[in-house]
Amino acid sequence: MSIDKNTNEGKNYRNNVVKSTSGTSKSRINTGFPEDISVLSPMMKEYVKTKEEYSDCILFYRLGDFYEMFFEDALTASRELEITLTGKDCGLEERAPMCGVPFHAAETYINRLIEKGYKVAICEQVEDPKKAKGLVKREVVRIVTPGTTLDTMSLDESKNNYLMSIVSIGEHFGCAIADITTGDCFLTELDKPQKLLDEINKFTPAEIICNDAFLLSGVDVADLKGRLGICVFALDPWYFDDQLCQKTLKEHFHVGNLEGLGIGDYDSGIIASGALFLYLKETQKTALSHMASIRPYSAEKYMLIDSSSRRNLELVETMREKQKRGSLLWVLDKTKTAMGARTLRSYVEQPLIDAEEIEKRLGALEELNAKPMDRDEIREYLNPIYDLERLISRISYKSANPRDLVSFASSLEMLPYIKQILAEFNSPLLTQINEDMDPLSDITALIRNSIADDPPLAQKDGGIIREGYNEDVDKFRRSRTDGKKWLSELEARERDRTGIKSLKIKYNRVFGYSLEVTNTFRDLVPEDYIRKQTLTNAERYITQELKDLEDLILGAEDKLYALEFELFSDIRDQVGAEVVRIQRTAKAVAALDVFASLALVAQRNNFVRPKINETGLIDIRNGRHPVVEQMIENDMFIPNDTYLDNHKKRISIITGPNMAGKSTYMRQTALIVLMAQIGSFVPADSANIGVVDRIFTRVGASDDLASGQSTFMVEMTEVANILRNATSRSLLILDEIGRGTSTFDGLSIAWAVIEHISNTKLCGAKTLFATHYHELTELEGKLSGVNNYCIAVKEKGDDIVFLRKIVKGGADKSYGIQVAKLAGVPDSVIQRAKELVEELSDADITAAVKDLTAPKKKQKITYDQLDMAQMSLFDTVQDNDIIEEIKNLEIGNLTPMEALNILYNLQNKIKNRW
Ligand SMILES: Nc1ncnc2c1ncn2[C@@H]1O[C@H](COP(=O)(O)OP(=O)(O)OP(=O)(O)O)[C@@H](O)[C@H]1O
Repeated sequence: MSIDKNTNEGKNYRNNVVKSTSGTSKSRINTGFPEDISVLSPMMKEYVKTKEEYSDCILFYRLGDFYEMFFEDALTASRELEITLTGKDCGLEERAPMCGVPFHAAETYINRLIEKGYKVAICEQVEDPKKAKGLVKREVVRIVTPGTTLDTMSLDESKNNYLMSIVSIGEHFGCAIADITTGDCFLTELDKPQKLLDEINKFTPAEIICNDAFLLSGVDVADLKGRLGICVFALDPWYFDDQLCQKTLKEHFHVGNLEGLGIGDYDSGIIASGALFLYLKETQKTALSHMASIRPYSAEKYMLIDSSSRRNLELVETMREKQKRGSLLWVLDKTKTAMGARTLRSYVEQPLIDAEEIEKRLGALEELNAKPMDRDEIREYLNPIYDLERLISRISYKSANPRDLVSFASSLEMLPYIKQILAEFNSPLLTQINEDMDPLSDITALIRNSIADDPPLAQKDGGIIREGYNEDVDKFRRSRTDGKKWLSELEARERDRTGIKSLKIKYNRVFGYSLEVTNTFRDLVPEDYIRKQTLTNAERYITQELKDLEDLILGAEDKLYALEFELFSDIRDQVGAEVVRIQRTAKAVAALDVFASLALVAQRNNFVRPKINETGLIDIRNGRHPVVEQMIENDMFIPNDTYLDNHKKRISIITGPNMAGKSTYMRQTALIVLMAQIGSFVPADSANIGVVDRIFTRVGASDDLASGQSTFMVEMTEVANILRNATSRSLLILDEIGRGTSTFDGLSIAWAVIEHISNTKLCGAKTLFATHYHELTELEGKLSGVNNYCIAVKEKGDDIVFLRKIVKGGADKSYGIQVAKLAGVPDSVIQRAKELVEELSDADITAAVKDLTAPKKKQKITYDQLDMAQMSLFDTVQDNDIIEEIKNLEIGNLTPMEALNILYNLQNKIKNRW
């Protein structure tokens, strides 16, 4: 299903709620309904009415042990799910198309449909109070969409399943994000499409609901679907009505005003949140009591990592295989609980920028590693703890079964032990965790006293309630067991009376209890036996006495099961009422799990606690790549130093042959900085890390053929984004900028980029720049802050040996042909390449380099052109501050490259103001 179709259907979503339903006959045609529904059977009439109300959903219509789909839905479902299509006689001459899925397997089928972008409305049988007892009607009990699925089988427990609501108002975006499986909910506001995109990339929601304006805001919606698999539904405008949104939030959170929730200042954020809750109420049809709080969230509190850098650094999954193994998270995640895994993932995706907060996390790790026995004991107690967050959500949804409650209690029973150990810890975060961790002993006691130790899975099968909890339950149970005794007494008596040795009392769901007589003894059957059922080898009978006994026994059983279910529901509601305490405790457990995991990983891998500074110094001694070192056997990873500061060592130009380890080295630096800001120890002998506000990377070729962009276009788009957004507090990792085009253009672009970055007025970010353009080493000494490094190799005859060690100075050769030889390129080709390299003079390149650094007056034409560019910029601009900047630009005093850079930046600035 395409985005357009989704969004168009989304617009009509539940249009009957607010709009007039003038489209009734249209929707009949759309869904393949007959024009005249009066000819339909009563059940089909009921179906058609429901379908009209939920016209944008596939309707799963409960009939007995199946969910059935009809008409257009049946055609879609049979096509998408590859299930058999049959026909249903519904009072028409023609049969209506129909298909169905078994009730017990429905979750899987629903999930497959929503993965493809459909919404599914689940229509269940419910008792109709207006009709006679036992008669049912059907109603839609829930709508399932990608962001609202509760399917435990398909959801990744180590990842949040977010629903994101976006409202685009003028230049601004209001944004609310919720995970209904955990109750997590927060809101924010953003002022640029790029910032919004960064947040979408960070949280990768399963579903976005939005207003129409968002679709026109410049965000590439098709790309969100194609690249990130996000379903986007545009909702009717009424969802975003300011007053309605405020009212919805006040009602949901039971507050008189929104200031009380701490979100009063967020105008568009409130609208996005209001729309989100309206949507949830429409689809979930439950009180959502587990969504007990909403918090403001500020992207500025975290390190900004754009989407391509997230991919390049392989933070939570690898670039190619899209799997966790091989990512940073894979190294760091030794958590014991699902909550801990989700929290760690969010830490990795959102490194901190507040030095004090980072130190607090590092302090917690340090203390845990100072007491390794306690740390490991804590991890033992964490091990059996279930996903409390998702359990409490299921309790609120009333979908938790008796076994879930027992698991819940056994999880809570671990808490006092953990608290006891934590009481001995002093670091601020661990103390805080201990305070937040409520042992919840009252809830454990409630569950343990009421629910049996090993209750059945099905809630209506009895055996849920513990002996001694409720007098009536015990009484019904006794009469049931006594009843069994009465039955066997009756059986023995009848055997004696009739002389039928094989006589047995049997039970069957339809016919109840009966006396079974095999055909051999049929002649001995007495007159007072009434025949009930004929089997192949036997007959079944009933007597008045057996009938009376059956009424007594089955009556007790029915009453017992009903009472047990009632009591269980009540206990589940009592647990659900404690949602706030439980969620706070779950958060504390998750954080503790993360710290214990990070501490253990640090100890096992010889990581060290980094020093954190705010002066901008990055000084890493013997740093290692956290992931590559795991992949290389026998501790063969060669460590390297990194030194960057805000003064003379801002930009490192790194040369060296292919395969030498340039990319590994640069990524390792970025990852060490990032790990430190997560609050993790780092793979190095020592590290002093100046907090960075953003990490940008441009690494390797990441073709984006799907979006129709060439490799070079993707590269330049990323470079443009980096240059526009990097600050003097950022860290840039630039790998072979310009290699995707001709040598001249590539070298010139790389050169200009370094000039731009080294200019502290324009950028000034700390940068690692790997390149095969040896000409760039000319820049050392000419541009402030630029230093050359290379990765050492040793020549051994015709071959090279990689030393993997970074040393001061530039490499003089590229050794491309030697690396090609190593890779197994045929000897004849290697030989020919050697000849060619000798023949090809690199004079052109050298001349070009000379041109770029040549005295300015020799380039008169260029200066004329630059003057014209300055004038034309001046003519287009309206902002006074930019006018001043253009006026003050003394082009004659700059190199052409510098002048071009400044004009380019001014042009961008003007564009951004538009
Ligand atoms: N410090 C190191 N110690 C041990 N092995 C290393 C080290 N650095 C890199 N390697 C190994 O060398 C391989 C090549 O490294 P890398 O991709 O970083 O080289 P490169 O110089 O960027 O190459 P190219 O210029 O072709 O992109 C890595 O896959 C890794 O296995």
